[in-house]
Amino acid sequence: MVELDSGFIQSIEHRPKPHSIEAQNIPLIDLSPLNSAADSASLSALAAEIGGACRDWGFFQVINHGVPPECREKVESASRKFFGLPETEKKAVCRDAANPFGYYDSEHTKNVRDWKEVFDFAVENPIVFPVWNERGDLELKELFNKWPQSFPQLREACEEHVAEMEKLVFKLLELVALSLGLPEDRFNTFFNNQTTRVRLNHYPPCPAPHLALGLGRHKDTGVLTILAQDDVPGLEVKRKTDGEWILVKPTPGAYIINVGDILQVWSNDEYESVEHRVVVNGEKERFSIPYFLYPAHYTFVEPLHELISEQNPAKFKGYNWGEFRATRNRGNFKRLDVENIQISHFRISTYTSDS
Ligand SMILES: O=C(O)CCC(=O)C(=O)O
Ligand SMILES: [Fe+2]
Repeated sequence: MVELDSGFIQSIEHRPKPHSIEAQNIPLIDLSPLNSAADSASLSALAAEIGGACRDWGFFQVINHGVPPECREKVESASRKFFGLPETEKKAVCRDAANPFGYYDSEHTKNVRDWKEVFDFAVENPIVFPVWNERGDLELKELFNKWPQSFPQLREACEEHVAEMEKLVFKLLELVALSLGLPEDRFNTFFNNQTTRVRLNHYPPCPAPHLALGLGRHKDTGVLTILAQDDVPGLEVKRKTDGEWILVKPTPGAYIINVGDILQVWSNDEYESVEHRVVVNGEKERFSIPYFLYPAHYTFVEPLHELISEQNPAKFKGYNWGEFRATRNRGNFKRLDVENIQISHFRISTYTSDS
């Protein structure tokens, strides 16, 4: 990535604004009640706070989350070292059409190339997942992670990171379940044979930050995402109230949590998966590490039956998670002439009296 070729250039309406608006009010939630023997009143209050953040923003940050700072430093430093390796060593673990895991530097979001390089791995190894074969059909395959031989510390740091993220994400999921009036373990069975994935992102300094994006506008496809961003601002969230792009200012030690498409469908639109993107800058590189909580490939994603009624009918038809994600991967991998698959394609259209 030495010069800005035309594949990176965003159409005018999607280019970053010269001055980003900083969010003053993305909720910052203190999870310390989870680390002590909390009474049920403080857990309910915490669940209500998380529910409010999911409803109003689809995004929030957590502090006092119980993840040891050394663990975060270790994975962040391993990620920096990995992206600093010679091109040939990174390319040796390159992603390809048959396996979406490993290193990749030409991802497209909404058919425009992102100014970034990434390394992806799954938390279970191998995972079973559908992949497009040469005949154009989906075929179930075992997919293995690709770790760089020359840098074994990357795998070690990533595995320790995953163990911590897993503890945090299931605590959050219990609170989300409570906030929707469901039993705290309501979601647990979806994660036998989970296909959860972690990504290391590196956004190098960009020669034309006003024309390109580190990551184009998108919604996360999974259940919840936990993001570790470094101290260089870049993440922007589309504010629900007015559609403005708001910069999420880094809070030292915090993790950013966001609602994914699956949680939007499960909650029947109670919580919404919100668009976000990453702006780049001319001087500083930026690193981030999202953990995407995904269920088993065979999960049929549909509104939870407890949350639908005659007054509140299902707003989505169900879809198969593995097929949905495999279809999205195909669009990320190369430039296509069609729009990427979205949950809106599964929305049940309703007719109002004046339509
Ligand atoms: O780098 C970031 O801050 C956000 C990354 C992100 O949204 C993603 O990888 O889906
Ligand atoms: Fe994202």
